[in-house]
Amino acid sequence: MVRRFGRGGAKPKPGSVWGMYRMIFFQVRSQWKGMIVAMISIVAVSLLQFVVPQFSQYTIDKLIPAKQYGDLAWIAVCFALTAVLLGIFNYASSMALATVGQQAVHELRTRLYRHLQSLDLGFYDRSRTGDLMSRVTNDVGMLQQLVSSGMMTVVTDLFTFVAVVAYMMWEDWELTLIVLATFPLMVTATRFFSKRIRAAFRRTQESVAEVSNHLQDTLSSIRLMKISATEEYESERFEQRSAVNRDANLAAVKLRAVYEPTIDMLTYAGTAAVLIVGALHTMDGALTIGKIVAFLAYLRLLQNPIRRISRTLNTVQQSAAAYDRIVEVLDTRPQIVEKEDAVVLPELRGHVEFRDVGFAYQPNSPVLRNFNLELRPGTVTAIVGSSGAGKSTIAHLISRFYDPQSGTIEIDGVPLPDLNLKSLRSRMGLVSQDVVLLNGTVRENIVYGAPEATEEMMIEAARAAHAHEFIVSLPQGYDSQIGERGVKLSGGQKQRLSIARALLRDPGLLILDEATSALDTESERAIQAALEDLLTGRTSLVIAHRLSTIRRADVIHVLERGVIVESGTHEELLERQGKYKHLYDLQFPQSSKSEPRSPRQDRAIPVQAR
Ligand SMILES: Nc1ncnc2c1ncn2[C@@H]1O[C@H](COP(=O)(O)OP(=O)(O)OP(=O)(O)O)[C@@H](O)[C@H]1O
Repeated sequence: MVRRFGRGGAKPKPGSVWGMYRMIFFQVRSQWKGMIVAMISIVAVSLLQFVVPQFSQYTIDKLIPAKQYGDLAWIAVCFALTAVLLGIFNYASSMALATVGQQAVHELRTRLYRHLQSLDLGFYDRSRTGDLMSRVTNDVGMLQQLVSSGMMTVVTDLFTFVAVVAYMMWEDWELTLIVLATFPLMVTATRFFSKRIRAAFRRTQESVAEVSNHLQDTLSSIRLMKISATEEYESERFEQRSAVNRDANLAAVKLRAVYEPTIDMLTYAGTAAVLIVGALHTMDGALTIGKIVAFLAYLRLLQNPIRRISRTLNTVQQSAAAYDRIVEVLDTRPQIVEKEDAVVLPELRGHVEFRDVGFAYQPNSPVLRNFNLELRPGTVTAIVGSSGAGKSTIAHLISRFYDPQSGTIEIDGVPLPDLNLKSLRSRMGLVSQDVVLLNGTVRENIVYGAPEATEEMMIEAARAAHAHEFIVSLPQGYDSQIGERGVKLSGGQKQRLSIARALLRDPGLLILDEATSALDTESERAIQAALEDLLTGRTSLVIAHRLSTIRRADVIHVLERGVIVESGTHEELLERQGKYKHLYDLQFPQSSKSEPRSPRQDRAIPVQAR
């Protein structure tokens, strides 16, 4: 079973900062050359930083007492050389780490998107689009910020820290131990705060997702907001979500504001200890003045990483929270999985059989029970029934958007779970009432999913869908932009584009799901004619379609609460005086004695009981 995801789901397994680093570096193991450059540069930077206090020590202890004026010029040259080398190696390590890190983020984002594409509709039913978008954009962006700043400093600082401690131990282990005594306190404070800071940042990221969910829901249905006069209500709801985000951020900042001064206090305590104990050792003659000056410089080298780590810690913690949310998606396994040896259909005849199928979206709310249905190749099967009877569910199951809990569904004699999904879906056509057009040109929309189609094939499909005429009258013809930023098409025009898209794929099995309800008069005839072309000689399932198409269906099934209660041709069902006749009389009271004739009548009242 797939783990529950999103709000109300199981708590995510806590990730870790190391887990995050591991994932980033695992992601970039192929870029080992860049990693080697980065490592060499980091080692070089640390060694050079070492050398600088040695110059001070040498000058104070050797040159000043001996008054060696001439050697001061050499010290200046050494300083300048060290500064230039430091610049070069710092540049090399920054660039190498950033390149490797950015590549890791790029690969992670792509992997996340690919994974999202592989997840089934059940997952999307449980998730919110805004939340998923925020994971792919904000959370991945957070990791990007880490690799472009924090990650580099943390790696360099850790290395410097280890190297400096080793040197100081060698020089004066007693003094070093005093300095190190403050570090367990720093580590304890860091551990104490980091857990809380991370939880706080997770809350801020969740609240960002809530804000983006709200934006997505409301901006994409702005017409509904306006017609319902709920602008003020929605603005208030937005304000509440934004306030939750503000408070979550403030809580995180408050923790950080306590943490940073705590670390500062501990570093001052370390400096004071070195100064006092160092002064005592110098007064006793155990240390030279030059050494104590060098020691204080090394201490700064030691404390700087600790302070910087504490500062970058918030980026690290924020990224770790983002990493948790990313891992949560990556750990979700798709329910609809393809077998290794799945059968690839050379072509689809479209023989569909449901045998004793039981299906529920939610436990204990069955939609289909012991459901049996056969679609014979080359025939048109219609399904009518009241709203919520389960008609669209049948289409979902044939497309294997969901798997039934019991019974089997076979296509051309092969059980659905044994079929290669791509070979099934690429040979199926689905035209539904909610036409989905993508941002792009008319051409791109028609050939979507059939990239090998030629220009001639595309125009032929558009002609057959009775769409060619209106397309060529658009400002840029087939190159006109449609979608959010393009020309606005009428409902009927969109419908004909989707029929052209289906025709171009020449599907072996076609599902029309309420494909022509609610159309404008102008497109009525064109659509009807296009559909007839589409249905001819093809295995088709027509759901709650308008009467004229239904009348020609080879068999009509009446579905009631997931069970077929009547089957037959239009005439047979009318004669039977049963449920179909009842629906028919309800919707065509004026035609109860005679058949409807005019297309206008057909258009005005669809067969489906609303
Ligand atoms: N993704 C889903 N998650 C949970 N329940 C669902 C989902 N989709 C549909 N249902 C429920 O399953 C039942 C059947 O829905 P279905 O969409 O198949 O009905 P329908 O006959 O096509 O209805 P309509 O004609 O109104 O589209 C309904 O009770 C509906 O609430």
